[in-house]
Amino acid sequence: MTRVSLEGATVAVPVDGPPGHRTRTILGPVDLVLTEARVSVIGANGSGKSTLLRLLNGLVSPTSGAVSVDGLDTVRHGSRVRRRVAFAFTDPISQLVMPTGREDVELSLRRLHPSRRERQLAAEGVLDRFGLTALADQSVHDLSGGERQLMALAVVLATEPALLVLDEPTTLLDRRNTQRLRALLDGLPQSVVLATHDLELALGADRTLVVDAGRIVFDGSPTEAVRHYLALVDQP
Ligand SMILES: Nc1ncnc2c1ncn2[C@@H]1O[C@H](COP(=O)(O)OP(=O)(O)OP(=O)(O)O)[C@@H](O)[C@H]1O
Repeated sequence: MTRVSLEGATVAVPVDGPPGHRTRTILGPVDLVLTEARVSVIGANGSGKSTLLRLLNGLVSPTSGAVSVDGLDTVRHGSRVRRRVAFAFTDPISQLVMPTGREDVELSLRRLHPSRRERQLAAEGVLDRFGLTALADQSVHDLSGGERQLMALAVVLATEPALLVLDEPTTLLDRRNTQRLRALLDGLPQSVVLATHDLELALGADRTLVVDAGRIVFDGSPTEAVRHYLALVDQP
C-alpha cells in the first residue's frame, strides 16, 4: 500500500492588502502518516478538505513542513509524485479535455504507450474494464453526469497510479451512480483517499479524518469519526 506522510505541513494564502504582507493559514500544521487502503476525509464546507487532498499530489505545495508519497517529496519530486498519485476533481468536465472519452483515455496513456497502436489497444482494455466501451465515442458533453464521472475516473486510472485521490466524487451523482462508483472503488487495487459530504461513502473507509477550521480534529474509525463530525455540526 502507498505511504503518505505529512510532517508539520501547513498551507497559508495571501490576505488582501499589499502583496507579500499578510497571510492566513488555511490548513495545519498537519502531522499524519496514511498507509490504509481506504481513507476518507469529512468536514464542513471550507474546513480544508480539498486543500489537504491537493497537498497529496503536489497540486498545492506546503507553505511549511513537508509532504511525501512513498518517500518522494511532493515539491522536489513533483512529476514523479504526480505519476504515482492520480487526482480526480469533483467536476469531471475539468478532467475531460478531449472530444470523446476514448481520446481522453488514449491521451492519458501516451507516456505509458508511446506506440499509437499499443495505446489504442490499451485504451480499449481500460474502457472495457470500466464498462464504458459503448460510451467511448460519444461527445463527453453528451454523457450524463454519472457517465462523465466514471469516464473521468477511467481516464485518471488508465495510467495505473498507486494512489487515487478523489475530491467529493459523488456530489453530482444520483443514488444509482453513487452505488456504481462505490462498487468501482471497492474493486480497485489502488489506495484511495477521498473527501466527501456523503457520510455513507465515508463510512466505507478503513480510517477517517475529520477536518475543522484547517485542523484534523479526529482521526480514527469511520463510525467514531462520523459521530464526532455530527456532534461538531450540531453545536450551536
Ligand atoms: N488559493 C486560496 N486562496 C485563498 N483562500 C483559499 C484558497 N484555497 C482555499 N482557500 C480557503 O481555505 C478554506 C478551505 O478551503 P477548502 O477548499 O480546502 O475547503 P473544503 O473543506 O474542501 O470545502 P468544501 O467542502 O466547500 O469543498 C476556505 O475558507 C477557502 O476559501
